[in-house]
Amino acid sequence: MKTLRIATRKSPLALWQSEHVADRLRAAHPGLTVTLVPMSTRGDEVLDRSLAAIGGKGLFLKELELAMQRGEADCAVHSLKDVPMELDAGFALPAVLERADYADAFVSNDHDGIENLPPGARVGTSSLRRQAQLRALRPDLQLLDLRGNVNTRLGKLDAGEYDAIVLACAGLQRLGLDARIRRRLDAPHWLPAPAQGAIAVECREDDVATRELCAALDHAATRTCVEAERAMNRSLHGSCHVPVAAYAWLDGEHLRLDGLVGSAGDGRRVRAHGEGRGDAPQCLGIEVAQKLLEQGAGEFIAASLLSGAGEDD
Ligand SMILES: NCc1[nH]cc(CCC(=O)O)c1CC(=O)O
Repeated sequence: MKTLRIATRKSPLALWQSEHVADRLRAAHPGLTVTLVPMSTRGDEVLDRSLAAIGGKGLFLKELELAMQRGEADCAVHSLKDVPMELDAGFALPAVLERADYADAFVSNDHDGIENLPPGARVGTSSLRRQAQLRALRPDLQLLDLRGNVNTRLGKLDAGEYDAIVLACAGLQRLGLDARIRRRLDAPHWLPAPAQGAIAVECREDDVATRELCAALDHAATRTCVEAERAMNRSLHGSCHVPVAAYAWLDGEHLRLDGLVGSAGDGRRVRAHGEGRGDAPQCLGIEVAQKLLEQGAGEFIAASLLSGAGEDD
């Protein structure tokens, strides 16, 4: 193969991530031509309704997958945290790139941390996971929906619609907006979405040539960690519509995983931790999920699925 075509969404973050993968592929395979195929997805176009109402986050992937099936693109680049726990049949993730900053960011023009917000302050985030953790720390806050791409969200903050918002550090850093990070919300006190900060490449399962080219970008330690986080989320029936957080890290061969399930409504939450060998990340994920369920996580998951709220993690 002489040319590899990457299907990509058109948001600035998606384009940055696709350009980054393209550069890495060119470096790994001298002589390979890599091009981008920018596409609109229904998830990007429908901004006025909740994602859950129109079919969930999978919508961002669907159009890119159809392009691969039609032979218009060879692979697609995603933020792994936006990729459904069960990949669509016939597709594979041949590369998970080395994780960037996994943490969430507290962003505000007037305040430098959650604890310093005035009583009843307005905080924007549509993520149930972020809402649940905010509620737990500050039951008095007014939590308001906030959708759109990173620049749109910052624009609404700057326009005064919120006193603060929460975004992923990785997205801000990729767009050169590091200066907007007032505080990193760090583990173990605040947990990110499963696989936050990791970029994945998707292609057709039967496209061996593309799989081999992309595999050069795979980062084994990151894959181990995100497999534990995603296995935990999967066995909790997690999607982006439930308030589930997870962070795994490797210490040599030793894998550790922190998990959290919360209630966006009242800030109740359960936490669990597990440790195991790095060669069995999925077992560790399932074990931590089990511990969370034993502490009553099922109630929070059922409640959030019934409410149909939440999105955008
Ligand atoms: N939900 C949108 C999304 N998907 C991935 C990122 C950030 C980049 C990453 O986590 O790799 C973001 C923005 C955000 O949550 O602030």
